[in-house]
Amino acid sequence: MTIARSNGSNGSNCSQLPLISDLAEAINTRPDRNTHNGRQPELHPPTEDHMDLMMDAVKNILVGVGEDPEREGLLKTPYRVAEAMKFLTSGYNQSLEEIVNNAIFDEGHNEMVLVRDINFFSLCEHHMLPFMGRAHVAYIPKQKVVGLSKLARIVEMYSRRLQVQERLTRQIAEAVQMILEPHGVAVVLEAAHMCMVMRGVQKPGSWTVTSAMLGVFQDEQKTREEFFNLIRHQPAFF
Ligand SMILES: Nc1nc2c(ncn2[C@@H]2O[C@H](COP(=O)(O)OP(=O)(O)OP(=O)(O)O)[C@@H](O)[C@H]2O)c(=O)[nH]1
Ligand SMILES: [Zn+2]
Repeated sequence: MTIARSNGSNGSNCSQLPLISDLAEAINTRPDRNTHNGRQPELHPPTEDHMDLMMDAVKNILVGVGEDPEREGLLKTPYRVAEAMKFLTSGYNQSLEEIVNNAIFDEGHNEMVLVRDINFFSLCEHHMLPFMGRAHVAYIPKQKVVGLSKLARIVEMYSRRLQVQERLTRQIAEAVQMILEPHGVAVVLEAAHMCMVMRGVQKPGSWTVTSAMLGVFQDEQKTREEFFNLIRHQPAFF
């Protein structure tokens, strides 16, 4: 059993994983991805044209809320917001292959590996308002393990997109399944949605919990319970 808490450190780059590009391609082109007609969206950094479009949109919003986009305090706001949106959706410009970077090790380890309390920030696709919380990602290896930071990077890549929490949870689980082909994968996300807190139904303090269980975590209640026990309690040393 291995348990780690997220610290965002860099994983080293060791053994090669044959076919990882094929696997990444497969996950990136899954028909259930949030794409038009199941096709992969264009993955490229926003161009200057995109920046202009976003800045114009922000200016229009400022006018729409009754503000004067020409007043001094707001002059740079369209640029700042466009830059912020680029960052908050930067996961569209990453691929699984790039972030895993072949950091897959043949350790012969077959016990559960869990990285818990990976914080994440995402944007709900309905209101483009933040939802944030923490992710717990576990798998039971079939010999191969992945650099621990890569689990956090996978959470990061999929959360920096427009999302719904259920899809984000499933995409993380399927990515781990795809790169390692382990005995099973378990992912739990606990999040607060600003669209439910700051507006709409206005319920501060509400949390949404979603899970995705693959392989033995789905098939074996005992394995599932072990995972839930491990994420339930705060470790004594924190
Ligand atoms: N299932 C799911 N729903 C979400 C998520 N993020 C936001 N929503 C919901 O998306 C729904 C959109 O509902 P609509 O009735 O179309 O929009 P709305 O009038 O703004 O809804 P209210 O938020 O109830 O005011 C709301 O119920 C949100 O709570 C998510 O990650 N998963
Ligand atoms: Zn929302």
